[in-house]
Amino acid sequence: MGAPGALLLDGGPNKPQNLPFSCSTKPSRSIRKKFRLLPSTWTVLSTTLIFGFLIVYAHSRDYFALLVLDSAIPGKVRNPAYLIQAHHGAVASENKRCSDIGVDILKDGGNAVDAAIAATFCIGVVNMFSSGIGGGGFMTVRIPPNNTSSNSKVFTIDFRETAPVLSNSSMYVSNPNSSRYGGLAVGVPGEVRGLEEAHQRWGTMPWQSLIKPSISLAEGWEVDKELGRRLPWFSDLMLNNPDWSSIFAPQGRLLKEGEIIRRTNLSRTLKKISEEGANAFYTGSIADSIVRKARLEGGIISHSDLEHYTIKVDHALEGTYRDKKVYTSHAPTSGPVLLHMLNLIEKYEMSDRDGLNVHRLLEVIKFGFAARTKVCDPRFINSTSRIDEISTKSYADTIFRNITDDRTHLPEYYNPEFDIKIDHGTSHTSVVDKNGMAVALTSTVNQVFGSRVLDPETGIILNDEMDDFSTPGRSNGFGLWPSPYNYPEPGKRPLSSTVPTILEHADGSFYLAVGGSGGSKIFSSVFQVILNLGWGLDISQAIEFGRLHDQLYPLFVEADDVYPLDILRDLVQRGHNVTVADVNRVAAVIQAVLHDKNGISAASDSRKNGIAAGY
Ligand SMILES: N[C@@H](CCC(=O)N[C@@H](CS)C(=O)NCC(=O)O)C(=O)O
Repeated sequence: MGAPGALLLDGGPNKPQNLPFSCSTKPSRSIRKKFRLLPSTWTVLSTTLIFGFLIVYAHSRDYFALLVLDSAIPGKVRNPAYLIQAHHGAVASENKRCSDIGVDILKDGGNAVDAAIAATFCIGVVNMFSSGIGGGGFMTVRIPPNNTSSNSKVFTIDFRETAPVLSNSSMYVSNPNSSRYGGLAVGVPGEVRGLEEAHQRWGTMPWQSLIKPSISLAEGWEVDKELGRRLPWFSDLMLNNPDWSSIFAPQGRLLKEGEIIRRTNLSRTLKKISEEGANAFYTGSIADSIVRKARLEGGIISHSDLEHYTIKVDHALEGTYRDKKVYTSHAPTSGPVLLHMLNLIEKYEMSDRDGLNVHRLLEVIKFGFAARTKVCDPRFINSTSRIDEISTKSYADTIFRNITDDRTHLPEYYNPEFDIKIDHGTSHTSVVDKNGMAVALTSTVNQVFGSRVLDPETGIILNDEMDDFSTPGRSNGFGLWPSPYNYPEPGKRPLSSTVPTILEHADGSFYLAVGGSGGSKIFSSVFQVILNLGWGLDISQAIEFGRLHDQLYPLFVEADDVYPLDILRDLVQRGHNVTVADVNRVAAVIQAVLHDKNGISAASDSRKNGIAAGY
């Protein structure tokens, strides 16, 4: 084995730096508390640290310390997780109300696309910190075969926000925060056009009926657990900015779980969109209001940007993983990277979750992050061959030779193309209907509560997707280092970590629709959920299991504090610096529906208090 790394249970010096408040990984309070109660453990630790450091330093210049920790991670109180089993169809969204709305649509005779659209509008109302009509996203849609002798067809819709025409590559250099907060952070929203396109192509229920439940909800509903948990994190914004306080603190204090919240202006906006279609968003009074507000807050978005916004429909990016067919989203998402990681990991048998196999999993994730630095909006490069090769088996063959079983390496080893950058409010919904039509749909306003600009007239929260572009010389809100291919240009779409993905069984029948939120942790988490299924977990267990993440920079593996400690120790022996963090911090959140010999099952991640639904 190589030189050992470090295992830190409270974040310590490896604690994630430079990540935004909204998505930073905070050490678990319960773990720190335990340390305070155990001074003798500290003494042992510090002695071990000092001796370990001296011994290890003598043997290696790559890594700093071996910190062996023999105390067990304290028992963790988790949010309840639910495995939903269904006969006909299921919807896994990050809020029970929206999963239920989706299932009601299925019961009323709507298909998976109808249900996904209705659930997505709903998420935009109740989980407005994650996504909404002021943002954008990507979806993957499986159209089942008409008969047993034909194959399914799987499509993607790219409704990602685009850079306004007045954008340029150095627009954030002098004021880096302006890519995250305020009007300049706002990309041209794509959600309404994307949902309308999906509806026009494949929907069966009237457009109005899909939005109606959200119109009513926006008139007043009870604050859910997750919104109640998050509001205090933004108390400054919610209490001191009238655009926000009128909704979230109408009596001069923050609303609490169970209290009634109203978004009456948004309800009116949704009603107009339901009556007039997407054009009502991109032209006319709603567009006027968006442009006015974004500009008032320092933005550059114009009427013409909104009017000329277009979505992109394509056949899904295809691959295979063991005996499964995989369909995922194209660049600028991280779909090609997910396929690359699956191509690499299938080269190992991976029969058990042991130290060696989990080390391999992490090495594959690190090569995945290196590949991600090569991805950008393909329409803005002369040749797409650099991106096209990432998802191929032959590219995996080349990279595979470099994976070492005895140790991990420093970032340069993985050959990333950083200029120097690294990459959070997103929501994912997965749906399957009685015919095997399936949708994986990830929509986002980027950081939690987007750009923190709320247009009071329309009730729309505007995204800060422009922060998914790179800015020369600095990392982004997710700590992702800059890629030279990902600078803003007029009409360009920023690189995304989202991977709305559908898998089929070897016989071509539907197996899994999966995706998630969590910035740079999205594709590494979807990857681990797929592997967990291979390790025999059901879909809820596969989502709930602790996760690992290593994005090359910062230099450590971030592990959920429920991850088996013996495996973390083994990783340390292979040179990984492991930092353990609260499983319920704002990180990746996965939603999935699955069909196997036991029928349909669905699960929403307990990390965001989600609950799926089925019938
Ligand atoms: N815009 C990003 C994704 C943004 C994202 O995932 N945001 C985080 C906000 S920090 C998120 O939703 N995290 C999970 C959560 O809020 O629960 C992308 O396209 O890659």
